[in-house]
Amino acid sequence: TKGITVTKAEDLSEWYQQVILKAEMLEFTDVPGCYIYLPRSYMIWEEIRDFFDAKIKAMGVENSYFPLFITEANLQREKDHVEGFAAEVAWVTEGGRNKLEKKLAVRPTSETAMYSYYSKKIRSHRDLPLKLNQWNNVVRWEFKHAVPFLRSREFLWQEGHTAHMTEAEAGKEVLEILDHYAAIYEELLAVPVVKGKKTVNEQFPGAHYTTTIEGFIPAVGRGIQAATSHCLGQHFAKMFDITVEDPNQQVKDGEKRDKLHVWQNSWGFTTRSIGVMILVHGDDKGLVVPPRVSNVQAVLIPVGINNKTTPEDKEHINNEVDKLRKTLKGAGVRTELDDRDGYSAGYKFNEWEMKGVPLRLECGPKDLAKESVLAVRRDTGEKFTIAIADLATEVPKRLETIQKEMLQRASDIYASHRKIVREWKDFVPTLNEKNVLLVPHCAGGECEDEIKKDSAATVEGQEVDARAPSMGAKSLCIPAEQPEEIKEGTKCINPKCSQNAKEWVMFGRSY
Ligand SMILES: O=C1CCCN[C@@H]1CCCn1cnc2cc(F)c(F)cc2c1=O
Ligand SMILES: [Mg+2]
Repeated sequence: TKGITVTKAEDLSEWYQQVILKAEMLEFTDVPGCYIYLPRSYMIWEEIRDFFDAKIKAMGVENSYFPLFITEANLQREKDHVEGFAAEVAWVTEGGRNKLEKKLAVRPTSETAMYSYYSKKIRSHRDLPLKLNQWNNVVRWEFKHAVPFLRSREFLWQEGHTAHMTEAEAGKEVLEILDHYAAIYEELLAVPVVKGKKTVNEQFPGAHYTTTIEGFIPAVGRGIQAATSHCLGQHFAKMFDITVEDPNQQVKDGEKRDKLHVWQNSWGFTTRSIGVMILVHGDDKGLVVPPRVSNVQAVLIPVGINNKTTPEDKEHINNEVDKLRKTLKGAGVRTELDDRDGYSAGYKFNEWEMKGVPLRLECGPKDLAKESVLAVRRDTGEKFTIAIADLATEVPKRLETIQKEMLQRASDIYASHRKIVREWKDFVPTLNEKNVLLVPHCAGGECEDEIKKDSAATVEGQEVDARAPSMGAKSLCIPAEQPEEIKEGTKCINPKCSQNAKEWVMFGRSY
């Protein structure tokens, strides 16, 4: 069958797999956890890349490329927490017919590939700030069930790695990057995100602190980490000996200056974002792509042509519709004309709806007679006519409206599923209603672990999607926007915890 055989609400993972295949976003391969990014999804990555690359270039970041392979010795230099990731590292052990003397890691991230160069390059404060980025692929041999775009063994990302003289300068950049990440989701993908900081439990162990943007998948009420921007502090500078001579130190001639460790950031954004967009906007007819990132923004479909239509009339319609296509292209609208023979209009409607094209423009003899086309919005199904004379101005306007309203709707849904919970008795029941929670928390790591354990239990009588084993809620972030002042003496939400609450923390089940 051409259509999707399950509804999004009844079986999200089956729905998701069918949508990405039938909308020609991605294809499976015989390499487990590795996929083909087809033009409809790869073009989204290109739009993201163009948008973000301009932003970081304006910040003085330069693109570079480091090797795909990392020696074991080099990877081990980050040993204090690489062992936590050891299970994810993919190794090359043979070259051609020869066993390698020393196996090589396929980069899972490039800190260790880059920072020995940083150590060599950075000598004086005049070498700072150093800001390099890579657009590349990385491999993480995750054992958890692979999910296309969301969790694959190889994925595309950008990884920015900067070195600064001071913590303040580094901290400023961390937040600037996070703002650009949020803008990618909100301005391009029409996906709302919550900005915040990871708790100590959830942050990258090699970081001084981790800032994050958190998405939300309404269909299952789960949070999803959307991108991260870390301040690494001086941890890596100490590991890799990245220092500058103290420019402010008063020294006598010939006296050695003290060495100061630099302050570093690293920030990454991945193709997981495409999966988030699919999950947030898709519906039971298939993909719904925001116009900003849709390879086809408007599809023109000739209608009213049947076996009674004379060849002249058919010719006339196709000529007229091709003129409309040219008009729209001239107006900068990415337009497709589907004048294929042998497919009914209805068949074509379903196909382009599956592919998520934001606007369908139907045009037949009656429309031409009225000098108008019938427009249909993919996101709402709303139908309206557009005068052919207004096409070049009206269609771009409508596409902007679609873009804005897709974000607004998704933002309203996310906001309505972010529930403030003040008492433990409400924690699991509210969680089980497909919400993420804002709770007063003590910020203690063990307390978080306890909450994760105690919230895995299902509450009697609350139907929880049997397929999704009711995993516990983990902390997603400490939202930058706190809902209200924590009143003096407010207790931590966890009844087993005797500490006072320090801040509002967003908890939820997550990907
Ligand atoms: O998350 C980012 C943004 C882009 C640059 N890297 C940082 C931290 C990455 C944290 N991380 C994440 N995953 C890893 C997986 C591994 F197999 C491994 F050896 C190391 C890591 C690892 O360091
Ligand atoms: Mg990981």
